[in-house]
Amino acid sequence: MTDTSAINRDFEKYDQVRKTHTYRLAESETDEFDEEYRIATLDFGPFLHGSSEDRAQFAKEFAEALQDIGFAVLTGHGVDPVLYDEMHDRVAELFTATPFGEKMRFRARRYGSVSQGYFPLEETSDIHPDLVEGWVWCRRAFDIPQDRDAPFDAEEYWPRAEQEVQFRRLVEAHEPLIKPIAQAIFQGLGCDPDIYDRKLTQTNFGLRLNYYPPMTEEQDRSGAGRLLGHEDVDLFTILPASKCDGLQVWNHRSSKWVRLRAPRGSIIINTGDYMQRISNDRLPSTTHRVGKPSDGSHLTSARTSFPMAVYLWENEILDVLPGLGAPKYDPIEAIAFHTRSTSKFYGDGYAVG
Ligand SMILES: O=C(O)CCC(=O)C(=O)O
Ligand SMILES: [Fe+2]
Repeated sequence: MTDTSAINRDFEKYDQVRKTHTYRLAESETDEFDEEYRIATLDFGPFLHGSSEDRAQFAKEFAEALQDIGFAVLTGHGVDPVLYDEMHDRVAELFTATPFGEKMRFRARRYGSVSQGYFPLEETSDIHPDLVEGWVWCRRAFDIPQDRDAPFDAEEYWPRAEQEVQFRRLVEAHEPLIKPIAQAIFQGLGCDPDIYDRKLTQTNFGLRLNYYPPMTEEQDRSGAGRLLGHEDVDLFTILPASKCDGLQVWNHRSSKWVRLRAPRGSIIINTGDYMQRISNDRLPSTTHRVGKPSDGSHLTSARTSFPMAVYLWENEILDVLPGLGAPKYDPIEAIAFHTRSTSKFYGDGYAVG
């Protein structure tokens, strides 16, 4: 485990897309904040239900926002905000009511590309001691349509079978948004909107639950952040707005951090490494992290979040999309791309292929 002054450049050999900026993994006194930048908030309704002109207009604005900073906030997506309120409570309950020994029975290990299972406090990655507990499940851990070698058995993945039912609601609410989000991005880039429809049918994903416990005074002084600066490895992430602020996004233009505050019920979309690769660097895989909330509530309150990272199945090929210029990258199998990138967090032995 490295210290709290480590920088991203210490780990650049793992990157499978071009990243040229330098940042400290943890928050630092010397960090600068960009108070002016406003991350776009867009109504997804016109794309989901509107005319072809509405769709084109949304796609243009969405792709512009993502090209600018890699993040956008969506309203009008149709998911009931009450579901998100309930999920905040379910996440807190899962982490606080499950005994530690029971959590450790599900300690994260590689399933295909995804490191799935429980991550104890300070062990989200090998490279930085973050003050978060995490739990990840990929598609295999849910009783939803997919090709399987053996019948579904919830006990393989969950402390209690009813937890699969609870969190499946979130996955089922988000799955219908995956193709429209991808279609809007591709249309906005001037590509065939449906180019990934087959690959995204019953695609793999990682639902990650984050539980950031209240910090002790000592943790507060230690310099450790809630979640280190990182880029998501995926195509894009669907992140429902958290009840507690703290999410910070790197602005490549100003080399400053932007505090992202999204309204209740909205979802934050950010592009990841897979998308930067296939878009030939048109869309950035943007650095983000979770720091202390501005109201100081980290000393008394927990924070929860539940991002869903959209992946491709292991054997799909990531290839630069046609029409986006001379490819800067060779085609690569998703599992090699994914595990080489994330061996930054899980150790060199994680990489496959
Ligand atoms: O907790 C958050 O708001 C963001 C979490 C995140 O970036 C992640 O889990 O990859
Ligand atoms: Fe992330």
